[in-house]
Amino acid sequence: MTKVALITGAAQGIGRAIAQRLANDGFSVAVADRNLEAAKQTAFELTTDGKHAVAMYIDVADRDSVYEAVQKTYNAFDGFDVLVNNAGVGPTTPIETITPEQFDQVYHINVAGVIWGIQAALEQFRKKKRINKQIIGKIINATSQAGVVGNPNLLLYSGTKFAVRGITQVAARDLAKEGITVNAFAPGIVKTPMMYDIAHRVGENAGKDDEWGMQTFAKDIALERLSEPEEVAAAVAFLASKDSDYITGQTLIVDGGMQFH
Ligand SMILES: NC(=O)C1=CN([C@@H]2O[C@H](COP(=O)(O)OP(=O)(O)OC[C@H]3O[C@@H](n4cnc5c(N)ncnc54)[C@H](O)[C@@H]3O)[C@@H](O)[C@H]2O)C=CC1
Ligand SMILES: CC(=O)C(C)=O
Repeated sequence: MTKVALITGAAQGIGRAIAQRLANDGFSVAVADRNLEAAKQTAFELTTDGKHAVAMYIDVADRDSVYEAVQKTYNAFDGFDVLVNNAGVGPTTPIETITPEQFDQVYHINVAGVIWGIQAALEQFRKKKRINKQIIGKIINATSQAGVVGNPNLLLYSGTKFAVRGITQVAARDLAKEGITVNAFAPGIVKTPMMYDIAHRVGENAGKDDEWGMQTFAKDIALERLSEPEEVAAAVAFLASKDSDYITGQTLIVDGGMQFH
């Protein structure tokens, strides 16, 4: 039977590449984003290409919205197998500038959004019949190389991405006995709107241009180049596939050799 995956933050960047890759691998995909118009465009391109895709609104910071999107995905494709908790925000936050409002916003999206996703997916997975020790569901969370080693200027963001790795390990331990794997992927410096935005802000503070900002982040990459979103999507496709059935609680670092753990 065709497998079903929901990808959050799939209107652009890494999420969009994941939706495209999983659709190419034969999944029916729900392209979920708070930017519904852009999500519709991604889904439209996939369906025009003969793939199974639907677009839907989601705000991952809102628990009800996450449950609704997961249920909608099940209703659309009559199944639910993989959740990719990809949506995230990445503000630069010099320590003295952080406000309670900004803390709430970033933690609600990057951390609470992952927890609501795990809860909502679990509700669907538990409806499935499990034979022997078969894997019946997979949850894949977006962390970052900045969630492996603290990055300058990214106090709030790095903190949330460390939290995602912790949540991934705990959920993996708690849910293994039910046949659910929970893993994370940790991209490096990927050419997406988020990364260009961060590079712009870093460059601006230093009186330099966006390209200088990107290269500043890129200088510690062993493979000496920035990442394409498709390279991250390839790792997520592995974590979503049967080939990774015996892997849980892990963070797959896809950063061209920035952090070695
Ligand atoms: N671009 C990079 O270099 C890296 C990105 N990452 C992580 O990968 C994930 C994807 O990042 P990018 O594609 O670069 O970001 P992006 O900013 O280009 O795209 C993020 C998408 O998430 C959506 N989104 C944001 N908040 C949302 C919410 N509350 N509910 C639903 N959708 C929401 C946005 O509308 C957007 O479509 C993020 O979790 C990010 O932290 C991790 C390491 C590096
Ligand atoms: C945005 C991000 O995750 C970085 C710089 O690693």
